[in-house]
Amino acid sequence: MALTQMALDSLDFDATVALATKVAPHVDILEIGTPCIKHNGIKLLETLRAKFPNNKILVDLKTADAGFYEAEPFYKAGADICTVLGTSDIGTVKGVIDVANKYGKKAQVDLINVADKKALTEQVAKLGAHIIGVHTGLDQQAAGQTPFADLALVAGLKLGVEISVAGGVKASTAAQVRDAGATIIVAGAAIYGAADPAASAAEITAIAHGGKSGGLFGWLKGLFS
Ligand SMILES: O=C(CO)[C@H](O)[C@H](O)COP(=O)(O)O
Repeated sequence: MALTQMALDSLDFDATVALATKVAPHVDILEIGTPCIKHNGIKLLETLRAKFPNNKILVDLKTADAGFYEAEPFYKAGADICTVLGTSDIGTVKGVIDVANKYGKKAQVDLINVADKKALTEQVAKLGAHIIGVHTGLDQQAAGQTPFADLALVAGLKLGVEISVAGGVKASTAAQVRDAGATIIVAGAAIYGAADPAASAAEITAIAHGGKSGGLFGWLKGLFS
């Protein structure tokens, strides 16, 4: 069993709210993606928080410095999870963990571009990170990379922290990600690029919550996607 997270990666405020409205009933967590939060700011978080009280909200700040100071307004405005780059100074990571704890929320450490993922994961888990983000970014996906090997490495450490996985996950790979130890399955393009985003979100959530990989139809679709 894993939770699902839909990454809202548009720059357009109204289009983001409209897509969230379609998808929110079918996912556990709404993610305001990094370009989206940079472009639209905290007002978008406030809008989504008010409209979707039943979803958790992750703000993908990818904080690189001033962890406590940068993340605090977002927790105050209703974020449940904020992200901090694992490549940043350990004091920055600690700042986001500390402010998450202050508000009873969670901090996620993003492993994107971290060279020694094992060492960093062990270090930040000890520091109290709530979620480890195994993440193959959009530019890395364009170069053909996937998150599966990193997921196996992090899950194999058995540190008892939540593990989020992002990087081109779709219905045909969601069961693999779930069974490899992810507790949060992130999907962006697979949902917003689908002809029917709500149906795509529902399909991925059914798999994340323990269903089979979409049955024969899902398997056939996976072959051609
Ligand atoms: O954080 C991100 C990019 O940095 C994306 O939101 C994340 O990778 C999920 O999107 P997709 O499923 O399209 O890879």
